Amino acid sequence: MLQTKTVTTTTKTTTIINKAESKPLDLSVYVVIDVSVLPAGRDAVAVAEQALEGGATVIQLRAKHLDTKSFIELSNKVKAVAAKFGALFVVNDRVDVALAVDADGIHIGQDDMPLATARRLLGPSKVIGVTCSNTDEVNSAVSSGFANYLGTCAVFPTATKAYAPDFTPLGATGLNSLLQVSTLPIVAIGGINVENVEQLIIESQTALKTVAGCAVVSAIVCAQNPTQATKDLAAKIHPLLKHNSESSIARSLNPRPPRVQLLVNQVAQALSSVRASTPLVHSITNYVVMNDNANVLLAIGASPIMAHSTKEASDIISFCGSLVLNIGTLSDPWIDAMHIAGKKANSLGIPVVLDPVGAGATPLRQSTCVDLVTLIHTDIVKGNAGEISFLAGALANTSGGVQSRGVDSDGTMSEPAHVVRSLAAKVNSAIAMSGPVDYVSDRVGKDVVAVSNGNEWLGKITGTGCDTTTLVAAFAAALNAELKGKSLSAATWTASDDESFDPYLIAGVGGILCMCIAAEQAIAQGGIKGPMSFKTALFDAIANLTPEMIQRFARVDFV
Ligand SMILES: Cc1ncc(COP(=O)(O)OP(=O)(O)O)c(N)n1
Ligand SMILES: Cc1ncsc1CCOP(=O)(O)O
Repeated sequence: MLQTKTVTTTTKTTTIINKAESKPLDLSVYVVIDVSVLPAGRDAVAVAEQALEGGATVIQLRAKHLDTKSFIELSNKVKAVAAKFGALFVVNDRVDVALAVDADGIHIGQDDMPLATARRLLGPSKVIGVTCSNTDEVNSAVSSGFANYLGTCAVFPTATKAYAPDFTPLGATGLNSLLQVSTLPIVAIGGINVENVEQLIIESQTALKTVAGCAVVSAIVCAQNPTQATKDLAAKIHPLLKHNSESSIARSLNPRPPRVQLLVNQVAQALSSVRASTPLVHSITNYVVMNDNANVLLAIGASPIMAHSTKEASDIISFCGSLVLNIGTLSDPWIDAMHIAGKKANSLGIPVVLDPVGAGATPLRQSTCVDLVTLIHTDIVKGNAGEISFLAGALANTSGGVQSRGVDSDGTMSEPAHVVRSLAAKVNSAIAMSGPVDYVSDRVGKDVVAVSNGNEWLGKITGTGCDTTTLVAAFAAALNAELKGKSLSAATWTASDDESFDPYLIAGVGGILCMCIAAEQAIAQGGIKGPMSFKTALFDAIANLTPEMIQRFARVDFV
């Protein structure tokens, strides 16, 4: 019997709203009312209102030289008109003023109040924008988890903000570099007007991302007719903001909690390690998926080797980075080879990843996977809910056994986190369980991560579950090698440190995220006519995955 596996996942839609304020975060037409730029006789509140009538989605009040009392008074008035139009009201620089008037948010620069302090003072529901002029500043703002969006230094020459004489505006190319690395929305600013805005948006966009909006001061504040000027600008901006995915905007509204962000950072870093180290993965796997597994390993940046003979299983694993044991198409000699390679891997500290394909289906599969987890040490077990449930149940009779909760007809189980956590502790292996949501436990059952990326198309072609297992093994090999390079070992990880995740938890989450995000990308690129065009697009998407895409698209949570 040929057994193949699928990862069943669902696409989820997210409503893009700022939950605390029930207000959409639309940064597209961002008007900065700078009181020092206002032409004589013009009133800041009136200009704000005119810009809002023209379609401004955000009003920022910038008043560098206003005393605190006047700034607060003016802010209260501008906030009231912005509220009338359902627009966001943001204060420039002054967290005290934002707090005093209960503004929707704040925009700060690198020399203003530190981002972490601003977030602590403003709380989780306020919008925080931070100016970033280079990719280091972008990475720092993104990884802090405290910012909702990013502003830029001037993209074009401007007289509105003073810069040092040697300052060079970012231009579309510089903006593109920021967009490449940012997982947060970016608003461009500086010298933007109705003449140059389209070219800026088009020339700066990446394959995946466009600016979230354009911010202007003089082009609106000094315009003869601010309402018409805003309308004209909005008409140019809106049709071009097509690449901004829902997930990135939703993420910006809901920055990841710091520990989740830390995990995502480490997974993204681990993908870089896979690419840099090209780990060799030895797979004793099933006939159905051999070729695909090998190609998936190449696509992620690893190298495949497949050897089933008992006569070479031990020699081969000796120079590999990890071992996959996949019981999909068993034969007696293959089982022997699995034990030989597994024992040798254990003796050399090489991670072993078990895929108990169809675990409970026949007595042969039942005894094989139970023997494998008991007679050799597996570092990671990756299976679907039925397989993990079988293993948990089979081991329930042994001391400290796990009560399996059973699998529902839709392939889910009622207490997935409990099952992976307890099985992990029982067999001292990380457990990665695929399903509508994937669950991954570390080896002691302390951290359990739910991954909700993916697409139902993964279930429409054969072998994506086994492919995911090989990706997990590539991550395990790269992480283990990296630790060995530091005279450490994945095997000796302890759960005592909150900052350090089990490397095999990272491997499990990494492999699953790569497969699931690649599936989302394959679908998002369009042109899928059926299973085979999906498969082609999926393999291409795996090859094109970047650490930044993991940062941007990962939907993970501790449970
Ligand atoms: C949307 C937006 N982007 C960038 C800035 C610039 O902010 P900052 O670097 O703090 O400089 P000042 O505005 O304080 O001179 C901004 N205000 N808005
Ligand atoms: C506040 C700010 N930050 C970078 S450039 C700038 C001023 C933009 O003003 P303008 O739209 O008049 O060029």
